[in-house]
Amino acid sequence: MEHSGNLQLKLVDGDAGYVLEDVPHLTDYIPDLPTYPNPLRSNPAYSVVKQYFVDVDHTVAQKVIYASTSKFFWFVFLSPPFIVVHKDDPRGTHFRRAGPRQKVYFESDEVHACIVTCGGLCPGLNTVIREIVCGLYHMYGVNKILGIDGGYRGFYCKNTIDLTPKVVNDIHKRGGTIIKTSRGGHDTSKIVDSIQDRGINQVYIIGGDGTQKGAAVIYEEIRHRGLKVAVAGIPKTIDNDIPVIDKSFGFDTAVEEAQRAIDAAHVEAGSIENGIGVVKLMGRYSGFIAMYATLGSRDVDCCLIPESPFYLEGRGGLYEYIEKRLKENGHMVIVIAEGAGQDLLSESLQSMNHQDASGNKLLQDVGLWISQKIKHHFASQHKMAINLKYIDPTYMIRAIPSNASDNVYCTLLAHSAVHGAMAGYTGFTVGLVNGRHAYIPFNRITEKQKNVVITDRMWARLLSSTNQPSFLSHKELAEFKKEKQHQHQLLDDENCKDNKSEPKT
Ligand SMILES: Nc1ncnc2c1ncn2[C@@H]1O[C@H](COP(=O)(O)OP(=O)(O)O)[C@@H](O)[C@H]1O
Ligand SMILES: O=P(O)(O)OC[C@H]1O[C@](O)(COP(=O)(O)O)[C@@H](O)[C@@H]1O
Ligand SMILES: [Mg+2]
Repeated sequence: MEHSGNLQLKLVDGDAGYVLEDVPHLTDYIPDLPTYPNPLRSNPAYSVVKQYFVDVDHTVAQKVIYASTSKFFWFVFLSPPFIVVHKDDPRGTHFRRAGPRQKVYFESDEVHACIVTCGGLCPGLNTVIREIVCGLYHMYGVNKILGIDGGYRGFYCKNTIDLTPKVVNDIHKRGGTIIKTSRGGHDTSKIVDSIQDRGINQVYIIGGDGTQKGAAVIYEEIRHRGLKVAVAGIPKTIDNDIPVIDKSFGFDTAVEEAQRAIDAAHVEAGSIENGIGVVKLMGRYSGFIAMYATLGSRDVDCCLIPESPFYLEGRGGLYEYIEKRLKENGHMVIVIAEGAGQDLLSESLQSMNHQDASGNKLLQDVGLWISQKIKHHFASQHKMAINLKYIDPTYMIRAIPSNASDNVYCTLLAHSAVHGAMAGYTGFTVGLVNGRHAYIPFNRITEKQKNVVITDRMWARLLSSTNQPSFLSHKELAEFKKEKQHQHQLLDDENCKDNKSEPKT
């Protein structure tokens, strides 16, 4: 086993291609820290669990290996624990397995934790907050937990909120975040000054790619100052565009809630002659919500996402398909992700290039734009009178509480973060990898973005369920596949592309 010298990347190489992309530990820069037995050892709820504590050498494989020999095939697919392997197993990239350790690096009454939420809303934020508080309190006896009010800037310009199990008791039933959120306002030194001045030694940071980039620089500054402070990230994105992890919390809830908008569009469209229902769903750069909501509904005739370019006019274009569908069926439903067709919009509208406080590009409203284009096309062509209704449920979807399965997922993420920080790990984010919870270095989840791959089976399923045109010629498809193969070789990552966004403050 060899450790890489790079501080950013803590790589451990094993035999035959095994690589552990490890996360930092407080002892990397503060040697000789005392350890304590994990209080869970004497917790009646957990003490009976066989193998409750995670072995220090357990890691989670990033990829399931597909093998062709039948013996190996059955071994892989019929024994799920295979995904959790020992460090001597020679199978590609691995992450440290999440969970409680026998030894912890904090005494219960020594811990002073804080929680912050940043970026846009997502169902499940309150559940994660609740479960960090309850996990710390009930599993580790911690009772000093602060909520940072209003995102990163709350560290240095707002009062804090005391969080106890009583305060957070029923917050999982509410949407939003009880400690509020914001965009922009990341000032690393002011944030770390505040952490130091308040005597905080565990920082739980819930947010998307921007937030996790912010968490990475906070960790670096804390390390630079030599502080015994664990920094743990919990990735949040309703768009499901964070790489490495199987799925982000709130995504299932969003897909489920999107059905209500699609149902309404279908009812409206189906109740009038040549009715068209257009629904805009979230997805700045990734069309996962639109794709899954379409597959879940079966009432959608066309799904447009950022990853799949489309065109309006001429043979094989959207207008032709709409006309065909209305003639066949009398009505239709179109789902469009907010980032779809932005190239067409900037061609026809003056490009605005505005940004939000975090530096994210503000997109123009593609739903409104496409609705107007369709209306105008059919009116000007005198082809047929259409009745189009446009629904934008974005904030209604984001603001709801998480559903039951997301609640369970949020709980496990929160508890993984708590176990990791108590065990002295820092500079990590938690996530489900191949169905197992793992600790992932920040850079792994911020450097790329997860996208729908339109040459994969899932998009093919969608095309076959809607029967919409692919909007691609055979030549373009072949080029897409070639490009995909090239990326695959370069990145060794199924459906990610480089995250080119610049640092934002
Ligand atoms: N590169 C970065 N470095 C430091 N902080 C960042 C960076 N990008 C974004 N942030 C901060 O993270 C927070 C949330 O970012 P934002 O992009 O709005 O949402 P999300 O985390 O959901 O992507 C903001 O306070 C923003 O200032
Ligand atoms: O109006 P707001 O609050 O800026 O949020 C809009 C954006 O938030 C999102 O829902 C999620 O964005 P983040 O993950 O960056 O917070 C996007 O899909 C959407 O474009
Ligand atoms: Mg973001």
